[in-house]
Amino acid sequence: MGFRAGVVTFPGSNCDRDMAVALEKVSGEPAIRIWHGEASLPERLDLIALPGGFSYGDYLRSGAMAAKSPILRAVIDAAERGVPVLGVCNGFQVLTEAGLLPGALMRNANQTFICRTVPLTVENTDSIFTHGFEAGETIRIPVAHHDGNYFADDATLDRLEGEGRVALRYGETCNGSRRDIAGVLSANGRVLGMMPHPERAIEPVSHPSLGGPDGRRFFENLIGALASA
Ligand SMILES: NC(=O)CC[C@H](N)C(=O)O
Repeated sequence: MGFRAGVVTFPGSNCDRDMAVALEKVSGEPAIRIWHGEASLPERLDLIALPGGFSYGDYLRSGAMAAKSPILRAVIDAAERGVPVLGVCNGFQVLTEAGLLPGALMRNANQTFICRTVPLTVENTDSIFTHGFEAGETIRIPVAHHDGNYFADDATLDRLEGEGRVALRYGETCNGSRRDIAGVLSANGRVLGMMPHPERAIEPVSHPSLGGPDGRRFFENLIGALASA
């Protein structure tokens, strides 16, 4: 049985197709598209991806309404059973709003939309998402968001760092995130929320906010870990 990834689309998602293309190019298997109004997930998913975009127009708070959508109940149940979940950008916001990851993504400190490729330090190399990178390695992945300013209180941040759950950190000043956190893992390491967009860096095009090889490496690592599990 081939690799089965599901990509959820909410009204206002705009990176769902890119996510599906990235998963398809790297895995060689079709991604399964899932509409937000569905109450259940397709069977036997190896990965659930919550893509970037502006779900429900970012009304109320980015990700807040998507976190209450019918499909999220099923995503939360699946995550609690250990099904891997990747949330990118708006998907990260949905994961925090849904309580699958701690903290919140607030308005960028400089009050502007930031759209550029940033250096990231890989902090954790033990997870299914990060195992193929070197600890402390710098990779380059694009960001594109206005609400990427990660906040959690000191006790939560200390716990996340102590448990190795800070997966990625910005390597330069970006959006005001506490401790420069760009990606956070769940306690079981099978849910990752990250603001940078690996699906925008799967081809070696040269553009300030698009392209590069490191997103492809990210998906190769992830799919490799899941396919061999
Ligand atoms: N690219 C995205 O997913 C953007 C997420 C969200 N709408 C924001 O701007 O913060």
